[in-house]
Amino acid sequence: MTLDKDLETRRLTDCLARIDVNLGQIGARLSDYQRDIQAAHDHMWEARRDMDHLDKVAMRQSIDQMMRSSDVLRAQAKKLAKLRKSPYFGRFDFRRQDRNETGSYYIGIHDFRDEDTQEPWVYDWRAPVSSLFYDFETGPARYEAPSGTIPGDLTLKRQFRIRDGAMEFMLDVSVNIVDDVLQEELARASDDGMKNIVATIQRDQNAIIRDAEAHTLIIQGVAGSGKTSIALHRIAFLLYRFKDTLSSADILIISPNRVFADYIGNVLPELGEETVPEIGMETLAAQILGPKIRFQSFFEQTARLLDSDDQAMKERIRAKAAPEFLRQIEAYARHLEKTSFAPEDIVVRKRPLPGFVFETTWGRLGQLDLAERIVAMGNSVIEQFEAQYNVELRKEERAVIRKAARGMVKRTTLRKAYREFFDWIGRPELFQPVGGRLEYADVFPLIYLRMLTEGVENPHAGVKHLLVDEMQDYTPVQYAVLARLFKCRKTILGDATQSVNPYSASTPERIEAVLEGAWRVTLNKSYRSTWQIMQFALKIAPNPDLVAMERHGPDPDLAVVGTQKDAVARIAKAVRDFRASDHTSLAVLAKTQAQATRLHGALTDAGVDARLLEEGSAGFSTGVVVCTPHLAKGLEFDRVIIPDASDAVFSTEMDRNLLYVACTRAMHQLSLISVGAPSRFLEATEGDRARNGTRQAV
Ligand SMILES: Nc1ncnc2c1ncn2[C@@H]1O[C@H](COP(=O)(O)OP(=O)(O)OP(=O)(O)O)[C@@H](O)[C@H]1O
Repeated sequence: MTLDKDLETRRLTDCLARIDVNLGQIGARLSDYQRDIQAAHDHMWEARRDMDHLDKVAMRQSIDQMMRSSDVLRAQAKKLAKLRKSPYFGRFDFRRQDRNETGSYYIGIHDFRDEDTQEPWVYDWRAPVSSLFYDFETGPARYEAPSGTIPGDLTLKRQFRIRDGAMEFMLDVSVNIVDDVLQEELARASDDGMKNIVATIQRDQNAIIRDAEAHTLIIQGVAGSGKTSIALHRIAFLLYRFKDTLSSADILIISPNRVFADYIGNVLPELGEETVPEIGMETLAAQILGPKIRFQSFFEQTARLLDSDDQAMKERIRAKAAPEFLRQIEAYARHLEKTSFAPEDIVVRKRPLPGFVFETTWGRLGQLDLAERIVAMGNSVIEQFEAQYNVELRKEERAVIRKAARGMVKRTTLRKAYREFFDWIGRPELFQPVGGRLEYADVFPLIYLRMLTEGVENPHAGVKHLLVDEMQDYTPVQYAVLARLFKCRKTILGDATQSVNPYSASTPERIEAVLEGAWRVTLNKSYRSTWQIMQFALKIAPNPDLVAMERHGPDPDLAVVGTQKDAVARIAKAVRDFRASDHTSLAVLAKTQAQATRLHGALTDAGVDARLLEEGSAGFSTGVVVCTPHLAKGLEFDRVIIPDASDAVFSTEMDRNLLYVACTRAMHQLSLISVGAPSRFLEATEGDRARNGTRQAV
């Protein structure tokens, strides 16, 4: 091993030297370009009077070309500079069956091929051959190359950590990706955003990342199983694999809020790709409906559910999230289609024009938007009339037909049609706008009805891959809308047990029923939290399929206190402990936004510096934050404190979900405070704590 270490250290030094040489060459070429561009500008300026138009155009084109080439070089230099810090993280030796030689492959975030010798020093982790590193232990192995399957033998697998050009460790691994490295990665304190996992991608995760076959992939994964990480690595993989036809701008992420979007925003740049456009469901709805239709947000809907025990509202939400509701809208659209058209016989130039001509033409044009359809029907009937009677109609006669065509279509406003839909299904009580604003649960049904009856302008027609995170929070109607708007490939991910609104939650099966032909995969291994935190969370929401990572840490602790003031004092102390630790993020997760805001005020009064995250917050940050499980969903923190886990706060099934989401945000440490008797969902955890002595009454 010492010999190997010397060899590897030497190779690293050589690799860095080659990178430096290449960087130097790029620098020199860039200076040449700069000089030439400057010279061309000077020439244009000095000789402008002697140059004709064509000379000037040619000169401009040559300058533009040089500028484009400089940009490419600058991007290359940026990649190399990054690679210089950590050129690779793994190596494997592979002997192809069809060749009698063993090749050593080093893999890193990017390819690095020496400009002069064309020697491949580093292979991109997304290259076909690199999948050997993730998929096989030493022994027989194979990978899929563009030319077909390449079988052979993997004779060595090695893991490195190189930081700032220095090798921190190297480790030979015979079993999959070494557990020690993964353990160490997971034990690290959180970063100021989501991190890339290229060095430790697991085999089942790799299969999802590299899948290029599925048109629509639904990933159901338990809390902390790496769904979001995998989805982003999958995007990076697809951008590499289809680099000639797919660019970052062709991808769209539907994300739950800005904080989450900001949190995941640095993964793709870290992987050397541009960030991908992102949008929330509400923005998408507003783009389609326009400014005149105002509506409540999903966040407001959830807040109302938590603040009041309005059974009628729950029923309205539940009914609109049922798969039958989707069918009912479709049936209603068909009904409108049938009843909204009343054909009539008319006479033009003393000749009969029967209603059935309008009717059959109308039926044939069903794929057009309403307005286009009426115009197209008029035009088509005119053509048919002229052909039938072999005449050419005058302008006024054509106008008569067009007017008649318009009159046959019974128009109604979308809003009125939507309201009448509830009468039609015999449930008028389900439509309850508040103060001129639609309830959130009505927004996508309304859009869907519009799509079916009038058609909508697609604001994202160019998207080639759609990524939907937190899939459980969207209803079948929302998926039906997405399916019509985005005919492109899709990656859809989430966890049915992490819904923040169980009345409108969707299971993967329900989603699959709407997105026909989708492939479904399941991830059951959870990586984020320590074994102790995961076991604790599982007692709140049992899941026999979940496999927790064997990474150990302190038991979660529950302190029962008498008053809110005691709770604030405990949090203040926990914040002090946190600040003295190596950890970088702590979240205090109150159940509702109102509670979070109050608590934030109380903490500020107690001299605790914390940031309050709200619906409109723009970004993620480390340090101490106060927010709700709803906003924290998808995020993670070194430490989590639940400021009031009493039964007075967490008692319904919806609360159970929120408590589970809150606990599973913690990577290393979880503390709960209960003002009064603890939540019924913590009863199952009581026995353990009594045994370990971690429950404290204060
Ligand atoms: N193969 C891996 N190597 C290293 N870290 C990993 C791996 N897989 C997952 N993780 C880590 O596990 C944590 C959870 O990942 P991620 O947030 O992607 O999971 P998730 O399934 O989207 O979680 P949730 O649904 O609970 O929000 C992250 O810190 C991520 O870096």
